[in-house]
Amino acid sequence: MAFWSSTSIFTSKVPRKILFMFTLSLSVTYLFYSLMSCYNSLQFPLQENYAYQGRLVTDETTFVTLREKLYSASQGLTEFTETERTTAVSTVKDHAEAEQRTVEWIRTQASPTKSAAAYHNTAVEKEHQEFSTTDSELRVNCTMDYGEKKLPQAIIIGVKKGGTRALLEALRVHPDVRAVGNEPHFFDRNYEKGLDWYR
Ligand SMILES: Nc1ncnc2c1ncn2[C@@H]1O[C@H](COP(=O)(O)OS(=O)(=O)O)[C@@H](OP(=O)(O)O)[C@H]1O
Repeated sequence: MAFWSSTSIFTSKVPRKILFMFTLSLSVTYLFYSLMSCYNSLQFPLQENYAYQGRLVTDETTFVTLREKLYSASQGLTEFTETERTTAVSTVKDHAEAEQRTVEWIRTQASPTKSAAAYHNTAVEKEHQEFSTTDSELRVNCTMDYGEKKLPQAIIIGVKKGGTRALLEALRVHPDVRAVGNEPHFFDRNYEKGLDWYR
């Protein structure tokens, strides 16, 4: 009875040992998790930013980060070994060749005869000349702060809920693509505002 009394519980030898072991195991566990979190933050500093700095993770920032990552990955080819570089370069070449073959195949499917293809190309070129922005027009629309304001080189057209947003975001990932933040809805909602607004 006396063994479990409030005074003797801290003085008797057995509970003191148990208390010591308990405190020690708690300290060791705490130390272990502290070291683990330190290791993780060193290994994944980017995720750390998002998780702990309260940074607003919007679609925009996510895709911009992804794009930067992809871009730096392609820039970082120089840091690879010779074999890795050769493999990477040949993969890029393979992709380019496959893309070229696909484009040619689509062209031949779309215009089966050579004359039709030539006619198609001439028509496209003419259309391009008519609708593309000239250098003088561009100079008028240049500002020091925002760079050149150009008409788009590609437009995504789609019905509502047709997945246009997904396509836009997927294209935005490419380092050479500069896409608008939100869908501008020029042709269906803002047409009367004119091309100056659209640029
Ligand atoms: N690949 C693929 N497959 C199936 N569904 C897809 C795909 N990409 C986008 N989506 C769905 O398309 C919906 C958004 O389309 P939009 O971006 O055109 O929407 S909007 O009209 O511009 O608001 C949206 O559907 P809801 O979630 O029902 O709104 C997306 O989930």
